[in-house]
Amino acid sequence: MNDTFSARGSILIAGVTTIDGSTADIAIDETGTIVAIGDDARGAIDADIIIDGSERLAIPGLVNTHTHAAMSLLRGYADDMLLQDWLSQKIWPLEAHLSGDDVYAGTRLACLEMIRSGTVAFNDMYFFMDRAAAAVDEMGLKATLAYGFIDLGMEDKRETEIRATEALVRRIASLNNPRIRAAVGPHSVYTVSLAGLSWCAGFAKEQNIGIHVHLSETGKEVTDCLAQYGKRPAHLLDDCGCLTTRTVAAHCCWLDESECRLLGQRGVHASHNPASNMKLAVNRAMPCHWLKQYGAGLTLGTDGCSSNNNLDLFEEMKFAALLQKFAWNSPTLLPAGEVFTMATAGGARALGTGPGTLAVGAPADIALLDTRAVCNTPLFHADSNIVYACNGGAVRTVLCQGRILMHEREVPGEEEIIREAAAAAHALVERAGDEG
Ligand SMILES: O=c1[nH]cnc2c1ncn2[C@@H]1O[C@H](CO)[C@@H](O)[C@H]1O
Ligand SMILES: [Zn+2]
Repeated sequence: MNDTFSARGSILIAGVTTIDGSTADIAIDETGTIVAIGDDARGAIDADIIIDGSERLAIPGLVNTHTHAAMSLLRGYADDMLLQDWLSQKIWPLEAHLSGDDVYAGTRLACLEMIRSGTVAFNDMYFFMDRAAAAVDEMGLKATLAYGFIDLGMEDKRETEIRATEALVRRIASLNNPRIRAAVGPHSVYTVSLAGLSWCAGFAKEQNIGIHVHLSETGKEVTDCLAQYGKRPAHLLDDCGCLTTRTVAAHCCWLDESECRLLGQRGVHASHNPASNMKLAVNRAMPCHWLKQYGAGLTLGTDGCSSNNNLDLFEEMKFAALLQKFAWNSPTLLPAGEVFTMATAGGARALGTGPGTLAVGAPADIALLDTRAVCNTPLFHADSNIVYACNGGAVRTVLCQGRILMHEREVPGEEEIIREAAAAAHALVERAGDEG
């Protein structure tokens, strides 16, 4: 088994079921690229590793477009609260005691959880992101990492945030790891000044990197923004240059139709986070139908583990489909195939990790599900089983860029990762002098 994880050779996945119900061989070369699918795949490479695909369903690895990975340490620390109280009374005071070691331990735990539930790439916003990068580098996923820029309207704080953002971008460039990218992370219109937002947009443009921002999560965010600036949050972000094809906007719950049109015009990718939205009772669901109508990108995220409380995108797909139907009062909204596309191709396009499909020339970012699992029986329409019946526990094997990260539910080093994260979480809460 150790050979399976350390090997960097070519891989043949033999006789695997695909989403359309057919059986195929998938050939992956040493660079981690899919070079053939189908009858000719066996001859396309001289495989170093052969994975038995019988009783397995191959899907593109899932993409989580909004999370705060290291918040896995805060799982269950503060639940059942209003967003503003939750942040200001519980989360921010605890985060004031965070160390780089905590972020490293928490991000490793998050990566482990994502691998175990079929996620291969994620869009992260947090602190000590150089340590998050080290964790991602080791764990083998793809990630876009942003420092959470929060200036609270203070000029000296803005300077600190600018330096931190620049330092992270330099650090990630120096890693020279094509799986890890930097983005700029203005937290939101209620935590960042106009000058801060404009600086973020300008720097992201100059560096040609992404922008990761929270947008219109609560009704209060909209009313406060209207009171302070006389315009709605999306229009304010646009004035500052933050709405681009490189932008991922998380939540988007309270957008009105004109804001959805604006996001479509700017080619923004919206990240739907239904579990977090329901848990924090933000009281409105992202208007997926308007965003789709106006051509914005549709993607899926979990948000951090403190508002979800896990990183399982299978659960998130189901929540998304159900919430859209319930909130907008139509059972035909967001059918299984569409939500599956959000979690795969939509996310991959937003983060630039590939097409997010199993195709020749695409990176081998693949999850293999157990076709004999209860949730896959019977298997009439694979997308229906995936979205409505399964959770991440159905995933057996995960490849990212052709590297095997989990095989038959074994991830190397997982006991140590869990032990260290548990210790870091308890020590953090103790340091903060609050038993939660
Ligand atoms: O749902 C949310 N809304 C707003 N902020 C959040 C949410 N979840 C986490 N954070 C906060 O965003 C910052 C990331 O850099 C952190 O302070 C994190 O606690
Ligand atoms: Zn968030």
